[in-house]
Amino acid sequence: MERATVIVAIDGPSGTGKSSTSKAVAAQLGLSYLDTGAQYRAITWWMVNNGIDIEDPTAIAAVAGKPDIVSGTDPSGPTITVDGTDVAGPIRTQEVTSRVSAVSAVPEVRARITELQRTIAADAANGIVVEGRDIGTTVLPDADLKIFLTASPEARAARRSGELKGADVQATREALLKRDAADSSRKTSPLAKADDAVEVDTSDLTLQQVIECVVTLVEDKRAGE
Ligand SMILES: Nc1ncnc2c1ncn2[C@@H]1O[C@H](COP(=O)(O)OP(=O)(O)O)[C@@H](O)[C@H]1O
Ligand SMILES: Nc1ccn([C@@H]2O[C@H](COP(=O)(O)OP(=O)(O)O)[C@@H](O)[C@H]2O)c(=O)n1
Repeated sequence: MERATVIVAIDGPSGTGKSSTSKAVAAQLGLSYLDTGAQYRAITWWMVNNGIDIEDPTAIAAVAGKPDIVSGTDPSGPTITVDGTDVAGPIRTQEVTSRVSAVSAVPEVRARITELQRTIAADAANGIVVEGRDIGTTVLPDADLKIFLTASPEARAARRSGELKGADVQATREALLKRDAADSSRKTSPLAKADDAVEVDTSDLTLQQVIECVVTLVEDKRAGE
């Protein structure tokens, strides 16, 4: 039987499991996958690379339309390029991570990236899992299913410092909380749970349990519950 497309929005702070969960759910259900954080990281990478003053929102706004950002949405091998250059590695550096909140707070940047995200979601033939900070509230308010992932700062810091090969857990925790505060307090589409999102606290769940929980929620939706 032909299945209708399904749009899933997964939001939450850093280290709650958005990327790993979204990728696995999309792969399991045959959906596309979009990492919107990678897009904000990519535009930040371009700003840094082009010597734009990150402290100057007017300077950022003036060039927000310049970089050509392309996302590959296959969950088994997502890609991200800027003006044809593969930036999957460079967008994860500390330099970009520490600047991304400032760049993504600029309204012109958000307008540009939001438009890209809506086009990608509309073009996904089987549906898509889109993960970020403002997907359920702003980018795709009509998503079929909205999930808001949370976890304790301790769990998130332990996960992230594990990834960064033994980085100091305390310093990682401070950096995460600082970025959460910036992302939650900005004026334009801050990090927030949509009123109709299902909140899942992943602190004491394994990744596999979170994936199963979200897959079940999608299947219930598809079954018309
Ligand atoms: N429920 C979980 N339990 C333990 N580790 C997890 C869990 N979910 C994700 N992780 C791990 O935590 C790290 C951050 O996950 P990620 O999916 O990148 O989070 P986010 O996209 O929200 O920043 C990854 O190394 C991932 O494997
Ligand atoms: N929808 C989104 C996604 C990310 N972002 C910004 O991009 C940054 C990086 O997002 P990310 O998802 O890659 O962050 P991590 O979970 O990898 O730490 C966030 O801290 C936000 O500043 C945003 O503003 N809106």
